[in-house]
Amino acid sequence: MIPIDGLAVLTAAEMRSAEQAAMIGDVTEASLMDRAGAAIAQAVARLAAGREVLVLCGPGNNGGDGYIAAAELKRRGLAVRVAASEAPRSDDARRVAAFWPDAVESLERAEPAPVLVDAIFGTGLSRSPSAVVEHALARLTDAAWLRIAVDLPTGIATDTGKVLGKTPRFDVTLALGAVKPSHVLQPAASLMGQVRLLDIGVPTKSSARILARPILPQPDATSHKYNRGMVAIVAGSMSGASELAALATLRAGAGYVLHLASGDVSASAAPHAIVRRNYTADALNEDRIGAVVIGPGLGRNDDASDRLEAALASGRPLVIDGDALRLVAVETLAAHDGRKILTPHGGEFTHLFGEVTDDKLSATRRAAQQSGGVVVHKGADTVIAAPDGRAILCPEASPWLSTAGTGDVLAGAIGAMLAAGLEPLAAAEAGVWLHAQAARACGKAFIADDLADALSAVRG
Ligand SMILES: NC(=O)C1=CN([C@@H]2O[C@H](COP(=O)(O)OP(=O)(O)OC[C@H]3O[C@@H](n4cnc5c(N)ncnc54)[C@H](OP(=O)(O)O)[C@@H]3O)[C@@H](O)[C@H]2O)[C@H](O)CC1
Ligand SMILES: [K+]
Repeated sequence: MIPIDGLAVLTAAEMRSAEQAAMIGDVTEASLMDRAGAAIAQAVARLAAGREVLVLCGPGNNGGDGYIAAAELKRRGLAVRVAASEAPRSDDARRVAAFWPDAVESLERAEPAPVLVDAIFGTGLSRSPSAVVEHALARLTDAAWLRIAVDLPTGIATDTGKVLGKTPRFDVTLALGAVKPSHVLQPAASLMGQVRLLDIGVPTKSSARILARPILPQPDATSHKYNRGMVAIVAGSMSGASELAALATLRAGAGYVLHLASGDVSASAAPHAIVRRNYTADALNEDRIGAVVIGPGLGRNDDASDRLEAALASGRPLVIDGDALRLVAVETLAAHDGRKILTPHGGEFTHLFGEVTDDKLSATRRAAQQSGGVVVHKGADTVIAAPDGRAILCPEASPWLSTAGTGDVLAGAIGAMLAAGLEPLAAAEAGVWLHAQAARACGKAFIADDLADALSAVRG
């Protein structure tokens, strides 16, 4: 059972191609299923810790995995029963169903067991499961002490994060061969519990992967405040949001943060480490600025539009967030040839790029390609995509991030990484990773100020 950080993410079709490519020499579909079944049995045996196991098998190869695992668990001496929704239909499932030496119970009438293993449908699900299957699955998972899904819980579309029927909640999902988009995309991911990979020896390659611990820029003996990363935060009508972004930028490791606002630019405001100056378009032309963050608290008036225009014209690497995403047009972004990272939440994404009609991974990749920037499409399932198609899927860090100001903190953290010299995709990943770690460190009911402060401790 391998933690999924940094692993390749494959769609159902990509997984099928990877399986085909792996079938050379004595590796066949049947031997892959045998490996999958053995790996599942080993994982379930560890998790069940001697408790009785009920394996639910469907008609395809997901069910096939279930039959082999059940036979192996029985061979290991565990109390195991098998219930099926229907007879096996695929050749491989028929072959391995014969390994199960006992009677197969009917799914509708099966009695519950403390450990429930769902091998009804996996990546081959093409429509909602029948009401009979859904009802039995709900009844048996409700009564179980531990719920384990094989590859994917029954009822989940592999590539989109969509839940096609009424899928119950699982405690553990054992991804076979590779992580699939729905292991991270919502709402599916929220039903899976802990997701772990079972390696079945299929080499996987993909331009999409799971968020991983980044290599963060570190200061050394040659460092000074400017080469550590100088970040300009362009403020607007709500300076609380831009102040939060500025604080996060410093806490994420920037050497110098310039907060550019209008009106009362009080030098005595805390934290004193933020350098506060009056906004002028000229201030953005300072050569040492490594990144400009624009959007948190910017407002949407004429002043805000002028500042956005100046930021785009400055030639500095940009983090474009919040209100700036409401003011800018995709065509303007496409015509701008500098480095840029856009950080829309769902509403801002729809405003800029239109409704997501297929899935978040595909839509974010398209948005990155259209805008020419790295897009950080935020949410419980943040997806980061680069114009060249590389993508990073981020499992939910903490539901407590759903509070005002956390987006400003993220924009600041990403700005710090960009100014430190990371390329935009790496800067976005590092910022999202730091933000997630800080959220975990903060526990529950934290506020965005706590989150910004926590960045220092998790910076590593
Ligand atoms: N990752 C790997 O390398 C390996 C994965 N394995 C396992 O194989 C499954 C995928 O197997 P597959 O047979 O393609 O798919 P499923 O078992 O999920 O189900 C397909 C069958 O179910 C039918 N179907 C689909 N949706 C429904 C529905 N709503 N109701 C009833 N029946 C449905 C489908 O037939 P249709 O033509 O009617 O669509 C199929 O008969 C993967 O998840 C892994 O568990 C292998 O072990 C090898 C290695
Ligand atoms: K399943």
